[in-house]
Amino acid sequence: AIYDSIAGLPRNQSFDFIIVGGGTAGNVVANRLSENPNFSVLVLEAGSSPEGLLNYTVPFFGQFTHVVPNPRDWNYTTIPLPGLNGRAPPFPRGRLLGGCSSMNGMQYDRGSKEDYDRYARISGDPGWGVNLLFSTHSFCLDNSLIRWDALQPYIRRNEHWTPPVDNHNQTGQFNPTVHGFHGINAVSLSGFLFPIDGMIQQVTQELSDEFPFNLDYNSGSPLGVSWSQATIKHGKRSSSFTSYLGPEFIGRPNLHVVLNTQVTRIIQTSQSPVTFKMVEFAESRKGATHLITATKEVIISAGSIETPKLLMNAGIGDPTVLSSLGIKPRVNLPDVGKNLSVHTGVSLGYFVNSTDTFDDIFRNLTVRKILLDQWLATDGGGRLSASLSGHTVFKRLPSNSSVLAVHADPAAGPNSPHIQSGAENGLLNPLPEGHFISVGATLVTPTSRRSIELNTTDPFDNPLIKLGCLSTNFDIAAIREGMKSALRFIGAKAWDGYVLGPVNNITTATSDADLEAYARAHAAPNGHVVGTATMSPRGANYGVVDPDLIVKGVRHLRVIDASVWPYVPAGNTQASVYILAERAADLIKVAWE
Ligand SMILES: Cc1cc2nc3c(=O)[nH]c(=O)nc-3n(C[C@H](O)[C@H](O)[C@H](O)COP(=O)(O)OP(=O)(O)OC[C@H]3O[C@@H](n4cnc5c(N)ncnc54)[C@H](O)[C@@H]3O)c2cc1C
Repeated sequence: AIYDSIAGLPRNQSFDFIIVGGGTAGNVVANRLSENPNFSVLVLEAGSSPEGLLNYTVPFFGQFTHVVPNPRDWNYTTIPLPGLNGRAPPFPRGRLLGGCSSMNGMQYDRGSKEDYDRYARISGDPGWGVNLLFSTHSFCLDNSLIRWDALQPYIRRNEHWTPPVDNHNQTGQFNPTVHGFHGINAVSLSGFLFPIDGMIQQVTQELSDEFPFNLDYNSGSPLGVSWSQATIKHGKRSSSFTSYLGPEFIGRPNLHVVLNTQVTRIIQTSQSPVTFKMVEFAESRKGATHLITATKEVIISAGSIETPKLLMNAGIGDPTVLSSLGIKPRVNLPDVGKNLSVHTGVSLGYFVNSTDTFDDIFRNLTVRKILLDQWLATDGGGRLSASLSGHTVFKRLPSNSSVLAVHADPAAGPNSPHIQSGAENGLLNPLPEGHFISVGATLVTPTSRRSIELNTTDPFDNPLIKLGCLSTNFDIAAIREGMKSALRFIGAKAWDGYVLGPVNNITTATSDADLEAYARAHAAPNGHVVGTATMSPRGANYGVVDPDLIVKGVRHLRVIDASVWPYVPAGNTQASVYILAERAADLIKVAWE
């Protein structure tokens, strides 16, 4: 059941597993653990439910959920970012049931096979849970042991491939052999064919060397131009809330989800062995605090920003830093909050010779209402059934690129992209007058690393969010090359007569210095942030969790969310989090069943 507050929870009940955060990962774990009727599961979620709210249901309206401040968001602002000219962009993150999966852009891409192979290599665990005693970063595994193939069952358990709402013929738009048709979370092609989709397909023929068509970016080899896939079910958002806590699951008598309840501290329950099985929680800063102890495990699934905050407030982190804040150090793990890695993207606008664009939806309430009426009348149909982009481009810097001549290649392997891009029915900020589309360049192999740090020890205060965005020479050089590639894409003849000219005076004649200046002035971090509680080999003296995701040196405390990935995958992160959580739930079952 789902309770709006702690008052609804049945009294005197004990729970085997307490999950902190009913977000993307947390709800997967809650679902899988409660499959076992002998396990009782409690999820504590700080935010409320998005049930029935159009902005969290109508795919296109997801754009409006990113406007902060908003009561279903954590309303973070980053600290001024040196790589972005000292700007401090707002940094939206879902504070609601389903977490970021309830408000994200819904793009579903898994990253490359090589991303997962790298996770296996650097965690020293080909199977996350085959407890191999590797202790160095440089240890290389035999290729045959590597993870992408072994992760396929978890990918398929997550994914429920769903026909697009307009039921268009999907032949040639995806590869069914790489998808799951019986999983829990809906994934589909866009339910709406965009006017620009045909021109993008033409670009793949005209400039096939640089922008070849790739039938399916989720095959493990994402390079090229593919039709985009999204977590959308018949024109409605599919989140970890609507799927993993769907009606067929939420009635389980052993599954309890409490909303509007923030875990304020994780509490040590034994010194030897070091054990953390208790959580403190409250409904508001001034509300009463309560304590509850798990009989088996506490699982932190609070996401890449709040998870390190919870760990540090529990005394798990760098002892010097914790002491300086007045927190008693309990577990010496200096990497808590460090190693933060995030994608950074920049958009270029192009005026077009058409009124059939999406910009009016943002500025014209009448247009919005007509489309919403259509969506309601068709139960999820029409333009609002889609997110922004029909296609996605994944691109490597060329092997002879001057950037790779002077910088080590940070990609997970030779078949992994550095840049994600494509033409979108865009959203530019500020919104220009007129009709436009946008092309973008997002750096998906950032080398910048920064951190989450405590600002105060009040659990209701936001932490200091320090993002690396474009603060290394590689990152700025790579995004500049990504912008040039985007300019070549939009310069194709396929756009003749449609694209009128740039919104921001950026053209192929723009100098490197001016491209860099534009990126620093306009780029922004996106929500793909990982690394603040990284996994490392068992026994390693760095990292935060072991490959089975148990906090190092601690019993009964696991972290299962995006924070454990040591590198950000070369693609949007939600699919990787679903995969991670599916596998992690299995590890827990194996440990306790
Ligand atoms: C604006 C935006 C757009 C994005 N677009 C895409 C996209 O198109 N495609 C894609 O693949 N990825 C996208 N992402 C990224 C993706 O959604 C995330 O990487 C992923 O959902 C993170 O999952 P998680 O489980 O780690 O954290 P979350 O989903 O954030 O879950 C954490 C949950 O824990 C709760 N919580 C935190 N602290 C506490 C506490 N102390 N007590 C109780 N509850 C707590 C939070 O409220 C939240 O519900 C986007 C992210 C954002 C922010």
